[in-house]
Amino acid sequence: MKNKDTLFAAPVAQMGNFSFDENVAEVFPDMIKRSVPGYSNIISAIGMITARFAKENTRLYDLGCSLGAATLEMRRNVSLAGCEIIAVDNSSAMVERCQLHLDAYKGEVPVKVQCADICDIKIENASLVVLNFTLQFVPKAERHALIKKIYQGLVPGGVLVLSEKFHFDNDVTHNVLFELHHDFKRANGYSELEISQKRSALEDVMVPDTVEQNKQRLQQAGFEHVELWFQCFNFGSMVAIK
Ligand SMILES: C[S@@+](CC[C@H](N)C(=O)[O-])C[C@H]1O[C@@H](n2cnc3c(N)ncnc32)[C@H](O)[C@@H]1O
Ligand SMILES: O=C(O)C(=O)C[C@]1(C(=O)O)C=C[C@@H](O)C=C1
Repeated sequence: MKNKDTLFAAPVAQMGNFSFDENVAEVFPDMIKRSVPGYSNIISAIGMITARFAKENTRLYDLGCSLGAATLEMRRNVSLAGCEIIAVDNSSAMVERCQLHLDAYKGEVPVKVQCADICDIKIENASLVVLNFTLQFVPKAERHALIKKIYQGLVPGGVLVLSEKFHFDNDVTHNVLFELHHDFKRANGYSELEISQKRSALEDVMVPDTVEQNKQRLQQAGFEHVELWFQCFNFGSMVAIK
């Protein structure tokens, strides 16, 4: 198969931190599909949510866009006048390839791809903001300010889609759901070595919160209407409506 993820297949002598570099960008579509249960369902649903929530003369943001899977789905589902999609990622390897993917297909709505830290950008006049498995990589101390900025940048009735890996307070269910995720990876062809090496590479880089912590943060930022709309094992997606 073209661009199969084998990054952790051979023993790594000195495990560094996971980063979204050229090597990861090259295999990313295969990696995320085989690693995140429900990923394709969530991408399709982002299209449906876009069709329902996008408003004329507003912006739609995809924060931590990687190769633009969500961006493309958003663009396929909006043709309203005056809409603009802003796709942001701080990995230049991702942003360069995202631009190529977007150029390969035609769309009615313009897309601006930006290489920037999502904690530093302005969010304005947004009817939809997508954080699809991105917040978990933002330092914990910066998450509240980012969610607050998104809330303030949304128009009334605007929506944030927040997909994350979750941690659970109950040790028993936490362990079961984590093991089921590993079963999912095994079923998708990852070896024990690949699973354990990737887990240590991600340890200090990706720090999941519980569903409740995410809900509380959204509510503290001002969102009144917050719901988990999808969950598969320890991965899920929420909507927060202004
Ligand atoms: C798991 S991937 C997101 C997948 C993508 N949203 C999708 O649906 O295919 C996380 C992405 O977030 C980006 N990222 C992490 N922290 C970021 C930050 N502070 N600013 C911008 N991008 C960030 C990474 O470079 C990476 O491409
Ligand atoms: O938790 C894991 O084992 C993962 O591989 C998850 C995850 C993610 O949720 O973003 C981590 C890094 C890659 O971007 C793809 C998937």
